[in-house]
Amino acid sequence: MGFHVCSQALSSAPIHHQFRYIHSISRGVRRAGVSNLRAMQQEEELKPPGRVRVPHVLTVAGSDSGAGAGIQADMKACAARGVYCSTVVTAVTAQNTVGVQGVNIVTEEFVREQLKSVLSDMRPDVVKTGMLPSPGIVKVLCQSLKEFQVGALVVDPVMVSTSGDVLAGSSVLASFREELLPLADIVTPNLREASALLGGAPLETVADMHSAAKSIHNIGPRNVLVKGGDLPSSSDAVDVLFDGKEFYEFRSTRVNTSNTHGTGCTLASSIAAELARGSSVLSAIKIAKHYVESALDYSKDILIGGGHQGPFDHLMKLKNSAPDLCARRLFSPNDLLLYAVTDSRMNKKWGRSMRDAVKSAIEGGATIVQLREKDADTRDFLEAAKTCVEICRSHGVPLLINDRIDIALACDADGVHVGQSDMPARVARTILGPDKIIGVSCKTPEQAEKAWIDGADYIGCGGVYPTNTKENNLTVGLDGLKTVCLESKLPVVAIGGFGISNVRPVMELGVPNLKGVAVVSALFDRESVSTETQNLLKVIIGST
Ligand SMILES: Nc1ncnc2c1ncn2[C@@H]1O[C@H](COP(=O)(O)OP(=O)(O)O)[C@@H](O)[C@H]1O
Ligand SMILES: Cc1ncc(COP(=O)(O)O)c(N)n1
Ligand SMILES: [Mg+2]
Repeated sequence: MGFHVCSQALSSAPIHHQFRYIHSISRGVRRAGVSNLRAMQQEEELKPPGRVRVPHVLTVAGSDSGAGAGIQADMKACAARGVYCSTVVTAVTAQNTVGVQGVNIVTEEFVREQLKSVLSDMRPDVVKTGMLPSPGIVKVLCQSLKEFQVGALVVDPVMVSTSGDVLAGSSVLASFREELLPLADIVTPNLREASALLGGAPLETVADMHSAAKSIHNIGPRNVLVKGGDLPSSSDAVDVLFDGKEFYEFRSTRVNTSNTHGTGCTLASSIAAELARGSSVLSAIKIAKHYVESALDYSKDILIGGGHQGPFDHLMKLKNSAPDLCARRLFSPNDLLLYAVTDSRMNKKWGRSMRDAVKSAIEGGATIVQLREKDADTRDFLEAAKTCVEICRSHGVPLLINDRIDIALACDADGVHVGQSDMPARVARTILGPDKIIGVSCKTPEQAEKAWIDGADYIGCGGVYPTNTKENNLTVGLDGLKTVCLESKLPVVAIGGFGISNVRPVMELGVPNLKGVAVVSALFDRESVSTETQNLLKVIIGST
């Protein structure tokens, strides 16, 4: 995103200004700023030891049943930015991707009650406003803001939805101009709202946005950001800020998508969230705009609803679980049946790449693959792992990475396998989230119990037979394997020294938890990986 300052270079804000923005913008709502500061200091002193205060935005806005805009967008935007968001609902709308089908305005008395509940107890750092459907509600809000001082006020003067439906009629215009805007630290009108605030002249160019920002500034807000998402002639998405002295243009690439429902609400809440975290106004806008651009870009091809204006994904996660986009499926213990573990030294010995090794194992029928690379450079490993993920995914075979959580995340592997001295499974689970597969090497029932408690999906038990792929590795034997399997709450894959000649007794142990065997040398220290895999699979299936 380009961020350029029109007239003069930005001098960096003083440290105290950046540190706690809300203490230094004492105007409007915070006219009585000194007592506000004292109250905050007192509050800080009263804070119980060991507890931390978290940044907090209160949004005063309307509910959107489609959850793309309004209160729902505000909460998601704040959550995505790591800021707590409380809510005062001013109206409930029946709304979807086609338009607004109905509006039910909350009574002034009940808006007042909600404001009192939140402001008197929870002390938000910043208040952000969205849909304020009646002059009476604007009045109640302004009274509450004067009664309970807050650090900053962000006003998104919502009037018309992107679909063209009226959310606040012209009757609120006078209240905006006379009561609310003079209290605002920043107001964020879109083109139509800027035009309405100024009596109706259309805005068609960036130059028009500059003069509109200046005129709206005369109404009283400290900063005016005129948003150009709907500027017809512009290939960039340009927003213009006027702070009373300078103009600033914030530009980002215009994302080619119809999923733009709620961009305005999201931008304003993200600005509020950054202010609550202590940013200056300029940094807050820059971060918020970059965030909106990223979320739009991530969501450009998602499909929710049949109308013209779809919502976007504030948390940038929805595609993880979209079956159309990835062939990844939930882990099943049956995946462990023939578990191929690659070995860099063997690949080198036989002159094959990791990719070719994995491809052949899958062709031979391997049901899950683990990349175990102890020597490769991180960069080479990552590149090879990405290719292997593609191959595995196209065959519906899960791919795990041994030990390297960073590589697993970077190549979007299906999970990791960790040993007893690697990253603890509990930490791996926190880092990787609930959807990735985690396996843990265990030799004892105690270790198996710990793996279960830590949130692993399966355990690998071994070495069952002696092997030359691991030095000084204690073998547990068939008895040790059986003991662990009987105690384990997780499915078990046996590992260590398996080949065609000795796999049958393992499969015939007859313990339900034992779901398969993991093999290294018997597949990869051979001339033809696919043939060996095929032959081994026949024996395994024959004995189950
Ligand atoms: N297609 C797009 N690509 C990138 N940014 C966009 C796009 N549409 C809107 N924006 C940005 O989203 C924010 C909200 O702008 P806008 O859509 O004009 O407001 P509103 O939703 O209130 O009508 C602005 O920062 C704008 O530049
Ligand atoms: C309840 C509510 N509040 C605000 C908007 C503005 O949405 P947009 O950002 O798409 O203009 C909306 N459509 N609904
Ligand atoms: Mg919009």
